[in-house]
Amino acid sequence: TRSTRPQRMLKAVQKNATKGNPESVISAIDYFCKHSEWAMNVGDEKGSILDSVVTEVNPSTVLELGTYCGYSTVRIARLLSPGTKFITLEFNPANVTVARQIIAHAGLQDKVTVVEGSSGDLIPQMKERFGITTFDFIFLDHWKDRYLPDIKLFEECGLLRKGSVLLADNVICPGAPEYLEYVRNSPRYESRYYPAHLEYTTLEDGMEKSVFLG
Ligand SMILES: O=C(NCCCOCn1ccc2cnccc21)c1cc(-c2ccc(F)cc2)cc(O)c1O
Ligand SMILES: [Mg+2]
Repeated sequence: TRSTRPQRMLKAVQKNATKGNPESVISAIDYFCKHSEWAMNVGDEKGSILDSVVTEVNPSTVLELGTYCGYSTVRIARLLSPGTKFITLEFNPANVTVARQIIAHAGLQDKVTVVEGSSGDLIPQMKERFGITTFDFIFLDHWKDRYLPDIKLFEECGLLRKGSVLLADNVICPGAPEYLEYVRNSPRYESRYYPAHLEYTTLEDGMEKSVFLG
């Protein structure tokens, strides 16, 4: 039967990227998406914004919602200090399989735990299952209509501390209007918008960085 796009992306990484070299994995995926098939990785332009925020925060605990094929997972993991706890959630088991292989090709498999499941189920389990008290950095890149309920879940579960940073992808395209309205109007967050473009296109998109004020 016909292969899937994530499987074809994995093949491109295995063919064109050097094992143990995260930069070459990132480049191979971006090349595949620009010249072969578009895919919903955060991409190089928004990826640079992600890099700069991760570097600035230098987090000890990280959560990514939306692994997909592991592109942003590799971008984040390559910047983390040794001993950082990094968890990434993916809903689609086929994507989990591909992502684990792409992360392994980059040599970053010991830096991150890929967990299959939905945010609504797994966020309340973070403390007991993964020994997390609070997250220093959270990257939201999953179902756009889950951004708002999940940030409220983080608050309810006591998973944010003064200074926790949330970075949300796609706040323009596909869009997360209710989430934007919440973080921009809540006195409990300091929010900033980073304009960019939808990965591998000229369409408008952007990322929202929100700092929890406690
Ligand atoms: O839809 C997108 N991402 C989400 C995937 C499913 O995520 C499901 N999922 C992953 C963990 C997880 C945990 N809990 C629940 C659901 C959970 C997404 C979509 C586009 C896009 C933009 C324009 C288009 F014309 C078409 C698509 C771009 C992006 O950058 C995206 O990130
Ligand atoms: Mg995205």
